[in-house]
Amino acid sequence: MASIAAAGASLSNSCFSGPPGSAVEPRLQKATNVRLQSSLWGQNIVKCRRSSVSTAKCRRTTVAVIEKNSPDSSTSANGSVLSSEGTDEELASRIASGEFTVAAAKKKDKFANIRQALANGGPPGRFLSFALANYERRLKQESLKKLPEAKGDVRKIVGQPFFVPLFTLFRTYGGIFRLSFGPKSFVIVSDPTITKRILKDNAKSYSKGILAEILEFVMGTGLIPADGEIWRVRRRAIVPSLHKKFVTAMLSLFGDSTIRLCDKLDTAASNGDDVEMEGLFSRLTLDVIGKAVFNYDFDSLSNETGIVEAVYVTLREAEDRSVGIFPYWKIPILAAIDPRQRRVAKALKVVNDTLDSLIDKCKQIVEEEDDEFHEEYISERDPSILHFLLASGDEVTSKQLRDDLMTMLIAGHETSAAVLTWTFYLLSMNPSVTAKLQREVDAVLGDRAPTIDDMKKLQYTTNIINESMRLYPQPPVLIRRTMEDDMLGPYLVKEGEDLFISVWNLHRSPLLWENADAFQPERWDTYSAAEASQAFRYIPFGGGPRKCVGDVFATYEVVTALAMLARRFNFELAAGAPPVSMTTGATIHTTNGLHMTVTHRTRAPVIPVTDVPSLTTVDENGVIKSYSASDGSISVLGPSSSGCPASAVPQNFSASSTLEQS
Ligand code: HEM
Repeated sequence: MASIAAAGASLSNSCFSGPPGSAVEPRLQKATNVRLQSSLWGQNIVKCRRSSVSTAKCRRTTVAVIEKNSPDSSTSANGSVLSSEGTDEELASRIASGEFTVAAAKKKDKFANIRQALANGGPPGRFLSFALANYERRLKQESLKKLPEAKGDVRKIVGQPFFVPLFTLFRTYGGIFRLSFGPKSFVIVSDPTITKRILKDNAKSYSKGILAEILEFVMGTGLIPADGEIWRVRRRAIVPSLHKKFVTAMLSLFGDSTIRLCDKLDTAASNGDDVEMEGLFSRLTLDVIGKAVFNYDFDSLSNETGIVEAVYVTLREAEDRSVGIFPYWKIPILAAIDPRQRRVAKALKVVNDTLDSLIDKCKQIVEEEDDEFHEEYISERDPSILHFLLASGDEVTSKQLRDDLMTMLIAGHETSAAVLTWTFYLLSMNPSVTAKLQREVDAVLGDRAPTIDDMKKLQYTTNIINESMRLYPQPPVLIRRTMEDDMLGPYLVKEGEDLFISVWNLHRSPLLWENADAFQPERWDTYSAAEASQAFRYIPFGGGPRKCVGDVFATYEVVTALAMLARRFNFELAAGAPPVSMTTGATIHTTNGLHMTVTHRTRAPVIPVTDVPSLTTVDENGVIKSYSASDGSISVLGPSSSGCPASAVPQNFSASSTLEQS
């Protein structure tokens, strides 16, 4: 109890601040000092509320603005998709009208007039005024312990990605507040210090709560939903399987799978067909995770039926249940009569049967082989996680093993696909970032697939992925339930409360990030992702004991795909395609897909007809001369380094377009 109180006391001074150099991006510290000092809990809430109205208005940017935006402009660059236009404005005005109430704020100056009157009434009056002020102070301390509370109409949150209005409410109510819909309420956390307490320092007091209930039908007691002893035992068994040698071996899988995608894009580019990249990324990462986890080739880039279809039906259902308001699946009669539920049950059976047979087959192989098991064991014939687990002598039931495989299939599939999708979207809005990426990839890789040594060299490519996961975290919220009372900041949060940690809010908080909404991969040149993760202001893979087990695997996977695709193709948003907007699932999806035009980078550069080319020549003495066709002037640029005489190069061929041709 004492330690909880002490933690609460230290947290109450911090809110967004924290010690210098911890939670706040170093160069931000000075700029945000004033704001950071004013804690967002308690009495400052009123201030925040006022400012948030204008903030919300200023922030009216949507993904639908893509078409209006010029590439690389600061509003578009960021792919700033805080909300859909009308909704944000409406929410802001509802906040302004006081529909969302804060008990603490309301009580604030209840006695001010009486106190003033008493103070004018001579010494006895002044004494009474002093006593009243003390009473008021006590009241305020009491009210500080009560979480700021936002009450809302659930219909306002339905129909748009739910994490979007949470951002506006965060700017109003601060790093922790309660959001109530009728009898149901959630605690919303957007503060790094409180996040650290929940995910790391006091992780044992939190379970996966509703997430476990929702995912039970597909993941059973797999690692993501599991809690307590089951989680401890399974985590201890699974983490060693993703050892360094395994991840290194996976690089060739990432490369081979990306080549298959390249082949598909080659055809589209040659035919001039647009492609829907979100669907293709989903298939790429399904193929990768199937091979990596249980050595199964879905070959989903060319195969759409059977097991692949069953996997997608199951995944969609898991996503729909994650965001559904009404738990329709709990009604037994529906499972029997609802065609959709019957389809899901049938698909789940196909997937489960496939996994069971893969487990049986692998068991047989492991029994027959006499490889010696060691820490970095990897079977050349089958380097999968399943093979490692069985060879390790992991004493586990087939059902638990299936739950774990299914969990990894889902955890490692849509997440990586979503990261690639939003990365390509952001790049399409930022041609200068794309050009820099292509320069790095050309220099480091050329036309080969990356090796483990290349991973360190692909620094800018990795920065792009880090920045993409900051702006579009997958998933955008983490779900927890308190298993016992806990102090979060100055607030007592009771056992059984459902909490949403908004990764979206943490990653886009203007109090924590300079140009929070801007897509700036360069920010990671000087500030490492590891450092930011330690401060719990950047948690794309979660944090604490339940941090993602596949973080390195996934980073290498998406870096490989990005590097190889950017080397070979140019991508642009397809003309006339629907605007890109967000939809919530377990990860952030696009509403209508990411339609892109793909062209080979090796195509001849297009010379604009309006631009009259100049000509550069090297004469017989090796002197370079430039002739301007527009004004006829000639300038001598210096001796040729090659000494190659009498060549002519149109000036429009810049260094980069020369590279394109090579
Ligand atoms: C870019 C891709 C990925 C992202 C963004 C991501 C993100 C996350 C996050 C945020 C968590 C923490 C969830 C929480 O605390 O509630 C998590 C957990 C997990 N992830 Fe990933 N993940 C990715 C790829 C993968 C891959 C490839 C695998 C498997 C090879 C994987 C397996 C898992 C598992 C098993 C857990 C649960 C760990 C536990 O509870 O002990 N993830 N992931």
